[in-house]
Amino acid sequence: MKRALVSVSDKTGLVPFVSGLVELGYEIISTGGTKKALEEAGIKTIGISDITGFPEIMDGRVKTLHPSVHGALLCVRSNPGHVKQLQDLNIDYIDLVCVNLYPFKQTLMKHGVTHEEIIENIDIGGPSMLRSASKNYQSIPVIVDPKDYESVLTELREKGDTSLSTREFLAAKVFRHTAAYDTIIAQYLTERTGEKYPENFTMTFEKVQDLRYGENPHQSAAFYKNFDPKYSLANAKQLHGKELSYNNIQDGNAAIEILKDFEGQPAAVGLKHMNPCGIGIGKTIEEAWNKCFEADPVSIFGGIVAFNEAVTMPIAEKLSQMFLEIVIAPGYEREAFELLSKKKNIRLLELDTTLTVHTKFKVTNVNDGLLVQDVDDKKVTREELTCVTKRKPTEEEIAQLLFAWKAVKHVKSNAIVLVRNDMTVGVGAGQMNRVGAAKIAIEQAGEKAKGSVMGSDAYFPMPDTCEAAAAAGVTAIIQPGGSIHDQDSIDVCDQYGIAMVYTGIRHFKH
Ligand SMILES: NC(=O)c1ncn([C@@H]2O[C@H](COP(=O)(O)O)[C@@H](O)[C@H]2O)c1NC=O
Repeated sequence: MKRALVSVSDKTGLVPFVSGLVELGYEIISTGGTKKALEEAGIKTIGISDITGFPEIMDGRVKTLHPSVHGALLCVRSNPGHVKQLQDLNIDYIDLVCVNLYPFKQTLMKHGVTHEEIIENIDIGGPSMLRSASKNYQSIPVIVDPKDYESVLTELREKGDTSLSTREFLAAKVFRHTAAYDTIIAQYLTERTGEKYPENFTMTFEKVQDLRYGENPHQSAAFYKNFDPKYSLANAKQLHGKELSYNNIQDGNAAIEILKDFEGQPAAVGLKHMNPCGIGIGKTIEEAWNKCFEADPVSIFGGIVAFNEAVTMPIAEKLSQMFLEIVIAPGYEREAFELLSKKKNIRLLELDTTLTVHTKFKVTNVNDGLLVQDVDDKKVTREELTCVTKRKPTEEEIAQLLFAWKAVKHVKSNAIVLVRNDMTVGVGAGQMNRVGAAKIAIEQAGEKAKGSVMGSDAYFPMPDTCEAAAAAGVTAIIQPGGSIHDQDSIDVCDQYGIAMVYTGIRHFKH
């Protein structure tokens, strides 16, 4: 008679699955809680203690950790020596394993959970059984995911056994599962010990969806998320529209990262190809949107718009007349949603902007490697600004300079932004020289460059950017400072009455 070992914390689908096994003639071995659940459903099982000859001890810390279990799971059935040892020790084969683990991740996410409770939810016996049986996948099917119950049962019913390829598929899934499980435990403990860049950098992500394609149609792609995403695209709820694409996700993420820096006031962000094409703030979200749109009414076509307040009807009326890929907001007024959702091609996302931001690392891959750094969340206050020119900025200029500083952080380097009246009026992104970025920003701003302020993500190596700014009518500049040629730029500013402040930090974004 074949024997199945069943020990599960998540009892979803357990009874129908095990009933199916019983119908197929399996004898069921199970641990305490699993046994109870099965017996309540009228399924008779053999208790694990009858196999091990030991009681479950230490509140379940030790129940299946026994050679009678692991010998049965690890025995290579084509190895006469293994088989003889098993026979000599009176151990019978176990032919199928169904195990899922203590809910470590769910426990970690529980509000007010204690360290002791978290530790108690580290499963030891479960992963051991999963690993032993999966190592022996030549002989044993191992089911860790209740989603696989149905297909395994079907295969057993139709073919009398699982195929080697099914068992290999299941074993691979087990090792991914236990690796992810251990990664979360390791992350939790590593965080407690405060080690920032340990000798191994392990992360785990869960699949959200396969994507139709990657950055280009000939690239395949999928989207994965952190197990507990917060204020992030990975946590956004899609309320309407077709599936997000790879580029949508990248751009949506970039838009949300900008919003985070404009917390505390109504803000709207327009974004194209990872760079903001417009950022606006206002007393109301409508005012913020009007500024965001006015910032660059051309580039927003086919772009993404993100708001930090609910989309209202006046905004929806304007959005509905445009071609946009995505709208992201913490909510939508009912009629606004009704109007926008009439558009088949627009994607409407709802984002919880109240959840604590917990992202600590910024990870970028290079070929065969990974770069890990702190998230660039350094804020600069007006008190930290150093004025280096004869003319000091006015109060209004300081407000606009701080806006420009927040905005330029999110523009690809070399980056220059021009800001006037609480909105970006010119964005020069991703240029190989700084004055090139300035020229683009100035040209885009046109007449609006007059009376604007300029933000630069890094220092001016030469005075040419200040000269361009002066010619365009820029009145004040914010930049990190620190070039050996700083004085040349200061001289140009003094010559034209421009006020220039240093932040002392830079915001490269490559
Ligand atoms: N300690 C052990 O020997 C052990 N063996 C199995 N478990 C786990 O116990 C859980 C099932 O327990 P129960 O059947 O009592 O509800 C499963 O998640 C299984 O992975 C164990 N628990 C933790 O390590």
